[in-house]
Amino acid sequence: MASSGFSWTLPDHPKLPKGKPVAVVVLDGWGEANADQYNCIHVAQTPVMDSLKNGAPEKWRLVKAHGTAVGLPSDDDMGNSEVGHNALGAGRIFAQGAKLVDRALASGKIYEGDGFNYIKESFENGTLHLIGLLSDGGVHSRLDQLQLLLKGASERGAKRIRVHILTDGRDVLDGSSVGFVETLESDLSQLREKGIDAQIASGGGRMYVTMDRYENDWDVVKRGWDAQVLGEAPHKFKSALEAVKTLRAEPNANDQYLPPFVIVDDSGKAVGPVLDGDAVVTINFRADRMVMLAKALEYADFDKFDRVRVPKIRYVGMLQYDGELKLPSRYLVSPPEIERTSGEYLVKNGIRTFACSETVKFGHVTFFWNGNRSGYLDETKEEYVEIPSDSGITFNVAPKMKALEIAEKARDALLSGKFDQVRVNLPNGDMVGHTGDIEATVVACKAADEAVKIILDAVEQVGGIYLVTADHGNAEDMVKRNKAGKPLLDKSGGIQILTSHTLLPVPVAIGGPGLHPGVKFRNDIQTPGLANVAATVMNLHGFEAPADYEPTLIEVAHN
Ligand SMILES: O=C(O)[C@@H](CO)OP(=O)(O)O
Ligand SMILES: [Mn+2]
Ligand SMILES: [Mn+2]
Repeated sequence: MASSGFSWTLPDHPKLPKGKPVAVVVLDGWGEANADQYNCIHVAQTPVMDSLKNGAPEKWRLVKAHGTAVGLPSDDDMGNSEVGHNALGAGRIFAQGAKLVDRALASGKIYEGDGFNYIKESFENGTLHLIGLLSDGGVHSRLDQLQLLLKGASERGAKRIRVHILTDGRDVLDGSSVGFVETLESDLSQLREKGIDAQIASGGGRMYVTMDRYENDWDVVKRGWDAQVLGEAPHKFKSALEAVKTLRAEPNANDQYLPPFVIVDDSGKAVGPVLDGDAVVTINFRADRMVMLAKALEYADFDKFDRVRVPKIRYVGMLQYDGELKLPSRYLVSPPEIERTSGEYLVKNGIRTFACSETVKFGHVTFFWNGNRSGYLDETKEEYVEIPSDSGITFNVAPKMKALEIAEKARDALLSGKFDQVRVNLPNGDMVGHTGDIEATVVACKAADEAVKIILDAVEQVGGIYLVTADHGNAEDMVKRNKAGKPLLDKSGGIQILTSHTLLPVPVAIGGPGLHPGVKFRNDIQTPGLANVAATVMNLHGFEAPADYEPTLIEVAHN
């Protein structure tokens, strides 16, 4: 890039000063919806967020957080943390994993790359294992991509295929696992008619089996390893359909938390453990909840749990999940190249940065923020603090989570005078929203609002600036609706609880004593999205954003 005159130096903003501490607060899963009883943010006491909205209309606005505005394939795609924080941090819209996989499948390029050629070497004598989330949620994976990959691999020589499913109920309705398993079973039976030995081999609910993140609870990954690789699980069934139906009949059963199971043959033997010479594909395109399994599958040195048996396999990820660790080393589709993030520019321009969340969201304000890159950008200028999350519980049991602790860390970081940017993620609206527990989600939203207050009070004390936003919606709408917006009922007449994210916009609010009095939101940007926030934050630090960043949301009136 040197030859094109590239420079990391950001130009000074013509009007905005440097040296004001900036607090960047991301409320996870906090969208804007009409006020009704299923809008937990509306039901909850949220005086601080209310005052930002009602107190200064020229400093509060909505931005898009879903669909093409964050690099997803279509505007029917709900937002999510990965694409949301990528956009917030990178300031540009990158075609994201879901879209890149769609393209590679549609063009057939996925079958021409090094990754596919590598696993193909196992097709003659080994089994092809596909492990991942089974739903059409489009947040971590998509059923149609799995279907295309099954078809494509079998047409290209895979003779024996085993699918290890993780049931969802988080990005899709609880109970929908049964239908997804039926669809997959029917696809696999069609492959069997063509002479391919294809079966579901194991399964479990995504939050209890395999899909932990940021090393919150390695037991989750171990449960998956035992079922998928070793072929061992407490529950054994003859078919996956029987498995999900039986396990769902247990009291309080829930797709997200189904226990691990393996499918066995007539003699009681697991039909699909992973053996030497096999190929394994983790089919999720999203990184955070696949990194831990990728480590277990790829690393020779590994001490997080006893793997018991480590088969010699050819392993590829749907994507490479961690650009810094180069993990996994082989993959089917190249990930988006999210470079020159705002974090990198700002540290290179002297901005000392503090980032904090609790474990379940820690990587959101570090790893995702920095373009799916783990570790520090510049250790001398940054401090990242992770507050341990509760593990082994569903967050409706403790809906306040660690919001207070996160806010206190942010407050202390601001008051210390050691940082120019203090960035946090407050997880409550999202993590509790995903449980589908409306009452608990109301408590969660109140707790997040109280945390915002602590941070804004500290901003006030140090004469700083705040920017409060969210990565996508969740807690603002907890019911599945028809096209006209009316709540849908289930067979027994109850409402259908929406555990997923939404397609709704999210707020951006700015303020604080350090904010130049002439600053207000522009109204010449028609449909801004999360990617417009990075340039805005750079301005608040007194810099102009790079020319290829999405435009800033603010302007400075003459006065
Ligand atoms: O929990 C997760 O993995 C997703 C939902 O699938 O939520 P978020 O994008 O907010 O992390
Ligand atoms: Mn999120
Ligand atoms: Mn979420």
